[in-house]
Amino acid sequence: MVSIVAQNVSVVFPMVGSDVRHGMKLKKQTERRGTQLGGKIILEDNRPAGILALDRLNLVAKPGDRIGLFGPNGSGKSTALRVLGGIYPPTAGHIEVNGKVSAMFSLNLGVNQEATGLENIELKGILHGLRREEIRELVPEIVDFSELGDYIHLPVKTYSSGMKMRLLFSIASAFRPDILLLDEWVSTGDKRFRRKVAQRMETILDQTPIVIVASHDHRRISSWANKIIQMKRGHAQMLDPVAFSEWQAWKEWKRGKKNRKKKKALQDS
Ligand SMILES: Nc1ncnc2c1ncn2[C@@H]1O[C@H](COP(=O)(O)OP(=O)(O)OP(=O)(O)O)[C@@H](O)[C@H]1O
Repeated sequence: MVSIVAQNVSVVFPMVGSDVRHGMKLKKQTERRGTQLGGKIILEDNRPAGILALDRLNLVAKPGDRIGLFGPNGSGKSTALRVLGGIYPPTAGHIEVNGKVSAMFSLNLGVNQEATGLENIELKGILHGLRREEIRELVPEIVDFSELGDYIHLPVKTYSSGMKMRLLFSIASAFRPDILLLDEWVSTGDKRFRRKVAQRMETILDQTPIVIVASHDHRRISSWANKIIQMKRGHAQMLDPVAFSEWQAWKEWKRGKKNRKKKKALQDS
């Protein structure tokens, strides 16, 4: 059965060389401002030695799970996705993955700028663990979806950034994974292409057994996810989706109330 199980998974980014010098300044600022952003800074002999980006993540994902990772900047969402996708090794803990994983972010990874669009399709396919015949079968669909026409035969370095994203999205979305990891909802290209992307993403989100999305968009997370993980300073907490929606609605109402009060005070003055 398709699944991901993470047990006490932590990720520490060590600070070395000049990082440590800059880290000293950062620590002083952090203390002064009392900010709660980012993973905990690990100190050794009062010197910053690393950042605890992910702190003992426990997760069990099964088919049908739609998991939303939510939290402020630096809370560990991207790190969690990258460690689950095998991009970062865990510093501690254990991850067991059953199924083909597609991390639909860092799409530039593994792209050869000198190679043509077609050659990059093959390169990416190999990186995804597909056989050459499987890749060849997907080529027409990828080329057609990208609408790159004759540019598919030119080196990728000649593409505009939008053209490159068209190619990379067309490739990434053609490989049908068992487990899909997304860092924010994908949207790329010009207006017409964005509509195509949205339609394709809807199908993929429907058909993929396990999907994990990190996002700041609490409304979308509320309406889509059946499991919600709130990240805070590297620490993950499972939230009840109904309680999450109510909490977000209350926060919005409070923000609205504050704004209305400000507006009234301005009108009265
Ligand atoms: N390559 C890196 N080297 C050192 N520290 C890193 C690195 N990547 C992330 N961090 C640190 O790890 C912590 C978690 O970062 P991460 O990118 O996972 O957060 P995030 O929740 O995805 O943030 P955002 O919403 O801003 O994208 C932060 O404190 C960040 O400073």
